[in-house]
Amino acid sequence: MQLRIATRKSPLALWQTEHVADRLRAAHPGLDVVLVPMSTRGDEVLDRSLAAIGGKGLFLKELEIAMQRGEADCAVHSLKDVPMVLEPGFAMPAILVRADYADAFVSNRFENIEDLPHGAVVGTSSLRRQAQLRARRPDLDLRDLRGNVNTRLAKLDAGDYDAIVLACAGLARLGFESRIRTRLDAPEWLPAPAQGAIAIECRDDTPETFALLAALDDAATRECVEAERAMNRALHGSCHVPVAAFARRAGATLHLQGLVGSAHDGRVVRAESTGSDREALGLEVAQHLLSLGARDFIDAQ
Ligand SMILES: NCc1[nH]cc(CCC(=O)O)c1CC(=O)O
Repeated sequence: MQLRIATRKSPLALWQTEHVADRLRAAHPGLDVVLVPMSTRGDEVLDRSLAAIGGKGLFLKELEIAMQRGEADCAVHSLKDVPMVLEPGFAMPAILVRADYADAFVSNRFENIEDLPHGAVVGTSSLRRQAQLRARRPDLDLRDLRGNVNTRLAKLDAGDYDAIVLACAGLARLGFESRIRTRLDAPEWLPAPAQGAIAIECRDDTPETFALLAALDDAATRECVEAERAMNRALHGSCHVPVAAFARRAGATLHLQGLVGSAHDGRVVRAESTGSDREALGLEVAQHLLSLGARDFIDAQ
């Protein structure tokens, strides 16, 4: 059997898909795995923030069309870029073991956010990162930064920014771990829901493919990221709204931390709880955030 994996063409997407292909070949000796690279609208429109052009689904649409047309059997995504509800007709048979979930402070001149001079220029297009930066340092000059990881590092090195914020996992996977000056870690700083996790999507009418892919599923990762995604879904979060979440196992239960903020003025509300049911825990933390006024931020975006 041949398994065709649809993938975006960015260096990070190709790394992640080759990683999945290697894991599948190891799990199923003799399986012929090939990549089907393609471009997506999310990769092509770089002059505006994702929020301005319609959100996360822009990184999936073309890959899902290829699966619907029978041109690919599955697709590999960064789970943080996957909408909270999959399109009808699709399933997610595997979420791989999570890599580093944290964000990274990257700079050639400063060690961390606190070291930045007044009014320093910091690059990120993520409203979630902007909200947390503004909450800590309302004086900073926050500017959009689009493009793949390599492009963003090049813009920093060209002197366009004093610092940039991006995901540790993306940097580490591409061999740029040494560029990380400070890990921005929980609880002071929360990542995007499911940041650091790689997901595999396939059609929901291909049980043989589903079973092959499910061999790579990591239950512990799935439990945490599904709590984070359940919270975001309950908030009706989208890339228009700065929502951050992080769940970790605490003994027999899950501990979920959540945040909703405003990229405009840096106001943030936080909530956390523990529980054993990922969906109920996500809903509980979302409802607590809403009771603290998160709806104001969500409607204001
Ligand atoms: N669309 C950006 C994106 N999607 C996933 C990652 C990082 C890798 C991951 O979360 O698994 C990144 C780069 C970044 O946020 O710096």
